[in-house]
Amino acid sequence: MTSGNTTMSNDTILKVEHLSMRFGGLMAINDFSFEAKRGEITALIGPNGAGKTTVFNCITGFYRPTMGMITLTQKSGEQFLLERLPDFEIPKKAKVARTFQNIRLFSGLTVLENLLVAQHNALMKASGYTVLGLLGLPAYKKAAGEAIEKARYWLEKADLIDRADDPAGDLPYGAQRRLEICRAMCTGPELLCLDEPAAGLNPKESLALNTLLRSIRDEGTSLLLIEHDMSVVMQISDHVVVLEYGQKISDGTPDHVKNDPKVIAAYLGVEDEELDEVIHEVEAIAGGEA
Ligand SMILES: Nc1ncnc2c1ncn2[C@@H]1O[C@H](COP(=O)(O)OP(=O)(O)OP(=O)(O)O)[C@@H](O)[C@H]1O
Repeated sequence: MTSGNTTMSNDTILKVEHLSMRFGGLMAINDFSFEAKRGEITALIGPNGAGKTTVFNCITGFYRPTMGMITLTQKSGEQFLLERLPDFEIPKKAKVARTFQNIRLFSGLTVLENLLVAQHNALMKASGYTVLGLLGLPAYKKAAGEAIEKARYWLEKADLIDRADDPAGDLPYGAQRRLEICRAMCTGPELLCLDEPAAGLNPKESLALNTLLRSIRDEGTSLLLIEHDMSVVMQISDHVVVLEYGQKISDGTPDHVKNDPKVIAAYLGVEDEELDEVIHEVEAIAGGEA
């Protein structure tokens, strides 16, 4: 299989096999494998320094893995080996979009302009890459109309439509996070990778984020997220994969993972003899949220 091959479609959108990443003497990721299913929210969790961001950076082309294979299968069945694609082709060809831990909006541009900039490539293609095309081609006018429609659609979904003409930098923090997600959605991804989307959000903003992420999933885009906020992970994920010291220690439903003693020990950093007590606490919290 090579990048761009067409094969039968299946329900696995992302398959990571035997991924390893070495930084000098440090093996940050060591023989890590997992799958993300199409139409699901998959969360990658683990203690600080476990290797989550490194895995994300390998998937999204920021790092070239030391070893391993990362296969993205689109709805059409077309497959891409992400570790072989140049980073700029991962969003364009493989249709994998991402957001970062720190917000990267154009704060001086309006909310709407941020979403139009995200669609710049499609607009330039429609212009035929000429000034005349920009000024007069019907294809460009049509594409420009569609870009505005797409932006409006995602602003409605994210409850940001009333702020469309305000500078992005004026939005509250939680709204900026949702705008970043809208911007990624405007590129038409099949897989959306989110790096700690709930970091720094208050409970109300967290709820709005959950609603947006669920609606993205329900419309057919698969999500992969790194998240430290366990209430977000447990409420919205269909599937959770847990890393510790660059290796997978658990993989399953949120219920399976939250009751897995290895996860509790690793994630909360408790000693073996304290495990029973912690399991009861976790169950009590989960019961309270239900
Ligand atoms: N570019 C790099 N060069 C050297 N070491 C790195 C680099 N990137 C990550 N590491 C190391 O790899 C390990 C995994 O880091 P990574 O950032 O992937 O963990 P993480 O699970 O995302 O952590 P956190 O939850 O704190 O963001 C850490 O020991 C980190 O110091």
